[in-house]
Amino acid sequence: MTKIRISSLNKQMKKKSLLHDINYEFSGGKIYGLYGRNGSGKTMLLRAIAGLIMPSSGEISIDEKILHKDISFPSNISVIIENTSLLHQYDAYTNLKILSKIRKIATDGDITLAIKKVGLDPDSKMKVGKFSLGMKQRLSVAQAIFEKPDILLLDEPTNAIDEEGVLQVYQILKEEKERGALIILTSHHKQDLEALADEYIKMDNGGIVLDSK
Ligand SMILES: Nc1ncnc2c1ncn2[C@@H]1O[C@H](COP(=O)(O)OP(=O)(O)OP(=O)(O)O)[C@@H](O)[C@H]1O
Repeated sequence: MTKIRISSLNKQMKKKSLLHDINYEFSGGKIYGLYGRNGSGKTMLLRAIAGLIMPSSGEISIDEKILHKDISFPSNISVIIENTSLLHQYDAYTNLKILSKIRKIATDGDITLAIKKVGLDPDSKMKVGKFSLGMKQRLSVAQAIFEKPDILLLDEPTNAIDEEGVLQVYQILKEEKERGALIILTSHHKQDLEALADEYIKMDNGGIVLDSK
């Protein structure tokens, strides 16, 4: 099972401390709920784990490999942070098909199944540019899971999705966890995470302030 270990992680930008002395261990087969108010550092922590920002001090290791030292990026990771990379000129199926050609992990069946799971139609020719915000977010979830990643980092993955869709996404994430994926998702509200999270992590001022395992 995948393991992520964060040790004494600090990130400063323009003399401001954005992440402060973070120590935590994450394991596969679990869902971690990261919550806290606006600007508390949730997205920044996900960015650091995804290898998108360089720590000022401390380190992050993934399966004993240190980020930016042993590896540049975690392998087999899916990340949904803010604007995801959907291609607006193509339909849902084509979006995933193009990505599948890069890593050659997923089959056409995996693509169709992932699109169906999020409640979209894999046969629809509607361009993603015409999708509502919620439909785009649903497709982002399909994009995140269709290659069966070991690590899923999701920044507020359901904030634009309707009630029925949110339940579908919860179900998908439970299945991903059962498969052994390590899932970290953020929300402003702890209650949003109660249906899903095995562990809650509260952030404030760039640090972890409460750890209720
Ligand atoms: N590129 C940057 N340079 C400097 N400071 C930044 C940069 N990006 C974000 N910040 C600051 O880092 C802090 C943490 O931001 P972050 O986006 O991680 O918060 P968050 O907990 O995800 O908030 P929200 O709930 O609003 O999404 C904020 O104070 C923000 O202003």
